[in-house]
Amino acid sequence: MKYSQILYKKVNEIWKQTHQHPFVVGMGNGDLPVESFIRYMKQDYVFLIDYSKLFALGTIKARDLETMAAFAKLLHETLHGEMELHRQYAARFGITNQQLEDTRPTPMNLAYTRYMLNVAQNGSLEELISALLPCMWSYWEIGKMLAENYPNSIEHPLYGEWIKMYSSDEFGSLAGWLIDLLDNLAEEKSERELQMLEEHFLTTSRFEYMFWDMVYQGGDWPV
Ligand SMILES: Cc1ncc(CN)c(N)n1
Repeated sequence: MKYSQILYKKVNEIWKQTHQHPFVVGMGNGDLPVESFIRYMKQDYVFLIDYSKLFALGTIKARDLETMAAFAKLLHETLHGEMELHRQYAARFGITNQQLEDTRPTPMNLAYTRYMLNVAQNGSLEELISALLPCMWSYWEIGKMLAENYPNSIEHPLYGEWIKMYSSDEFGSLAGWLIDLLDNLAEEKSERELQMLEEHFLTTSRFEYMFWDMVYQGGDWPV
C-alpha cells in the first residue's frame, strides 16, 4: 500500500468529522451565515500568506530542479490564484486588499501556521510536505464532496466559486503532485522517520478541523 493511503486511513475519522462540520455543510446547502464566511475569508487570507512561505521553503529544500519548479508553481498559484479568489470575495463586501492583509490572526490560526513553519524551517523536505499536505488534500476532498453531495452548490451566488475552485481538476492535480512526491520520498525512509511524518500529518489534519471550528465559532484573543 502506498504511504499516502496509510496516512489517509489514519486521518479518516478526523476528515469525516471535518466533512460534517456545520461550516462545511453550510457552504454545501447554502445555510452558512455570510458573517461566518467573511470571518473565514479574512482569517484564511493571513493563513495563506504564511502558508505560501512553506512552498518557498519547499524550493529551498528540494533536491532537484523539477521539484524546485513545482514548488515555485505552487507558490505562484497560491499568491495569484487562491488568494485572488479571497480578494474578489472581499471586494464584494467592500473589504480592501490592505484590510485583508492587516487581519490579525486568531490564536488558533497563529498556532497552526507557526507549527507548520517550525516544521518547514527545522525539519526535512519530507516533514515539510507531510505537515502541509492535509491543507491541500483535505480541501480537495471537501471541494469534491460538496460538488458531489450538493450538486446545486456550484451555482450558489456566494459559495459556488469556492466549491468550484477546490473541486477543480487544476487544484486536484497540484494536490496529486504533492501526494506522489511524498509517496516517492517515503520509500527510502525508516519506520522511525515515517512515524514522525505521520505525526505531522495527523496534527495538521486536526488543525484543519480546528480552523473550520474557529471561523464558525468566532474564537479570538480574549483581550
Ligand atoms: C486553513 C486552510 N487550509 C488549507 C487551505 C487550502 N490551501 C486553505 N486555503 N486554508
